[in-house]
Amino acid sequence: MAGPVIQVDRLCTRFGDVVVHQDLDLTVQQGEILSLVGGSGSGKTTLLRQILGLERPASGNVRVFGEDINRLVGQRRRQLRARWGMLFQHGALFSALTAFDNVAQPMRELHRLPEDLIRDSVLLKLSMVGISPADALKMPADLSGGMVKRVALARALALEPELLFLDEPTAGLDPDLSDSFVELIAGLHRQLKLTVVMVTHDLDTLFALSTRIAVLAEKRVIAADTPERIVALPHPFVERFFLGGRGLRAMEVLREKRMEHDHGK
Ligand SMILES: Nc1ncnc2c1ncn2[C@@H]1O[C@H](COP(=O)(O)OP(=O)(O)OP(=O)(O)O)[C@@H](O)[C@H]1O
Repeated sequence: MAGPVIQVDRLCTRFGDVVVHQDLDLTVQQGEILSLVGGSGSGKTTLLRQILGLERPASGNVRVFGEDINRLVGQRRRQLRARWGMLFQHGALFSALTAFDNVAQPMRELHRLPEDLIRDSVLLKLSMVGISPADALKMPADLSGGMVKRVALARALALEPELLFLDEPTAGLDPDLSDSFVELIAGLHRQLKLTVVMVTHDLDTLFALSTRIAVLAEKRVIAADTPERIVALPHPFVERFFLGGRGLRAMEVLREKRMEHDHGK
C-alpha cells in the first residue's frame, strides 16, 4: 500500500522567542480533503508554507510523497513541486497576463511543451472550471471575483497535480459564488482523485468539503478526525469555533449532505 501523501513528524517552529509549533504531527492520506483550523496566529499558514518547502522548521520532518521536502534540491525538488498545485488566497493571478497565459505559465515554466499542446491543455483546464475560450483572452481586471478564483484554480491544476492546497478558497466570495466554488472543488476532487489540504475559516466550506478536520491548538494538532467527531470535542477552541450560531447552521448543511449521500447509495 502507498504511504501517506503528507507526513509531518515532531515539527517545531520558532520565530525569535515565540514558539509557534511544538512537536506537531500530521498525516494526510491519499484522496482526503483535510482542513486545517485553528485560532488566529496558531500557525496554519506557516505549517502550509513548511509543507510546500517555502519555510524551514526549527526541527522535525516534513515528507511529501515520501520525500523529505527540506533535503531535495534542483531538478528533484522541481519534479516534486510539479505534483502539487496551490490556490493562494490573495494575488491569485498575474495582472499583466490574460487568463489563458496565467494558466499556461506553469506549463511553460516547467515543461518544454509545444505551444499547440499547451493551448489544448489550457483550454481544457479552463473549461473544467467553467471559463469559456472567449473569457480566456481577458485580463484579470476584466473578470469578476468569482471568475478570477476559477482561473486561479485552473492554474493550480495546470500541471495535473495529485495534491491541491487551498488557502481560504472561498474568502471574498458572496454566498452563492462561494457555494458554486465549493461544488466545483468537490467535483474536481472526485473527478481527478485529488488529495486536498485546505485552510479555511468558513464553516460552510469546511463542512461541505472536509473528510477530516485537523485542529491546531496548543502549538500542535490536538485532533484530526471526521467533522462529526471534531465538533463533539470538549476543547475551548473547538467550542468557540463550531458551536456559535454559524456552527449550528453549518452542521445542518452537513446533516443534509450526509442524508443526500445516503439516499444516493
Ligand atoms: N516570518 C515571520 N517572522 C516572525 N513571525 C512570524 C513569521 N511568520 C509568522 N509569524 C508568527 O507566527 C505565528 C503564526 O502565524 P501564521 O500566519 O502561521 O498563523 P495563522 O494560523 O495562519 O493565522 P491567521 O489565521 O491569522 O492567518 C504568528 O504569531 C505570526 O505572527
